[in-house]
Amino acid sequence: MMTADSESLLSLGEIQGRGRALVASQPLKAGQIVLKDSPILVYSALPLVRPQSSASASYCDNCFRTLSSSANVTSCPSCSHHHLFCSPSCLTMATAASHSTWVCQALSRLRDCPSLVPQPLERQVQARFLIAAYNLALTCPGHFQVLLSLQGQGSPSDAPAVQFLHSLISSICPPPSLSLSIELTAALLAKDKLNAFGLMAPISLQQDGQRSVRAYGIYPKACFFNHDCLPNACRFDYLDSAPGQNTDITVRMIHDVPQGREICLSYFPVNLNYYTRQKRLAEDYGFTCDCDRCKVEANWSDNEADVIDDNGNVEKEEVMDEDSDEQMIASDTDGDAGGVDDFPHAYFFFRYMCSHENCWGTLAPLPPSDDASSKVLECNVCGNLKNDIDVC
Ligand SMILES: C[S@@+](CC[C@H](N)C(=O)[O-])C[C@H]1O[C@@H](n2cnc3c(N)ncnc32)[C@H](O)[C@@H]1O
Repeated sequence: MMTADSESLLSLGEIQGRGRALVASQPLKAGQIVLKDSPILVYSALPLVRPQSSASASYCDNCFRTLSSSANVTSCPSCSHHHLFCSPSCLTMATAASHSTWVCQALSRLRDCPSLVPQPLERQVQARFLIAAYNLALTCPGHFQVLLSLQGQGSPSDAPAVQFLHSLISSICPPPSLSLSIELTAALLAKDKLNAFGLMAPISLQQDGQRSVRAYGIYPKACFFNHDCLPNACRFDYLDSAPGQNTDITVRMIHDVPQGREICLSYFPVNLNYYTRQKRLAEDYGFTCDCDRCKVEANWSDNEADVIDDNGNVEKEEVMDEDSDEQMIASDTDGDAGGVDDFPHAYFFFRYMCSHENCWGTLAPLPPSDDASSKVLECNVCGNLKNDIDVC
């Protein structure tokens, strides 16, 4: 049953086999902003233990904006160069919340912990997440309850990471007045895995045109978007925009959709092939995708094309190739192929996939003005702006 939110363009509902879902509560236009969401939790994507030779982070540890040379950069009085802030007010905000005395001590102890040093980046970032999540329980219990209400239960394959991180934190930096259990640690890590959005370092800083993830955020409304391999909306972030809302994410429609249609994002770049998409969705998100695109591509011949790497190992090919394009066009012209509806399959790639080399971002029109759709499309990865082309 749908629970309509009259002030919103989207309603939260429950769809069998997909859990909670966001559905258009009125017809939506290409480029229309359907959601702006502020995070309940943001944490750095940098390794916790960094080589001594590496420079300190170049962004503010509170707002995650780039530290410019003209900024009034201030460091944490306790952990000095490890945590920098773009202004005294960001330091004040951080010490009251995300960089409380306990967080500062916990991160310092973890950095000095010999067993964390050899751990992969993923484990170190998970440690950062757990410290941020336990701190949320202490500083903002309401937001912690929201975090606990998100999808994610933990699975046996995550057990070694859960065990390692739980023992580490319980022994060297237990949060005050919070009883830790391994079940809580497992649930939190599962919620992070299923629901965190990566916030990208600003485009202007990337010499090679590639953007890396600077931080991860948990968003209380955006976490309800389900996945589709041909999404009808995509999300944008602008970390270096004016402070205050720079960690907000914006979700814009890629094309028009009618009332009642589910609004979906793609959880990864749209160029991945069927096999790779299904593998990622099963391993990382615990479901099998049966979207219209998957129904068509399940029958393609090159889904499990093998690639021999430089070491002679056989790997699965990850991205779609030119043959895939041809099969896609064939599928689209075949009226019965896999239940493709009124939004043709090949057309999506032609019109809405960024053509910049190795970008694979998704394009959405800029917001419409005076009800007229914009003819300019923006890439949500490299920021490239492209003039729309009329396709009949
Ligand atoms: C970020 S949450 C999305 C909201 C979620 N449905 C809920 O009830 O909170 C991601 C989870 O939603 C479910 N999901 C997302 N897309 C799906 C799809 N296309 N088909 C089935 N389940 C999906 C999976 O359980 C996935 O791990």
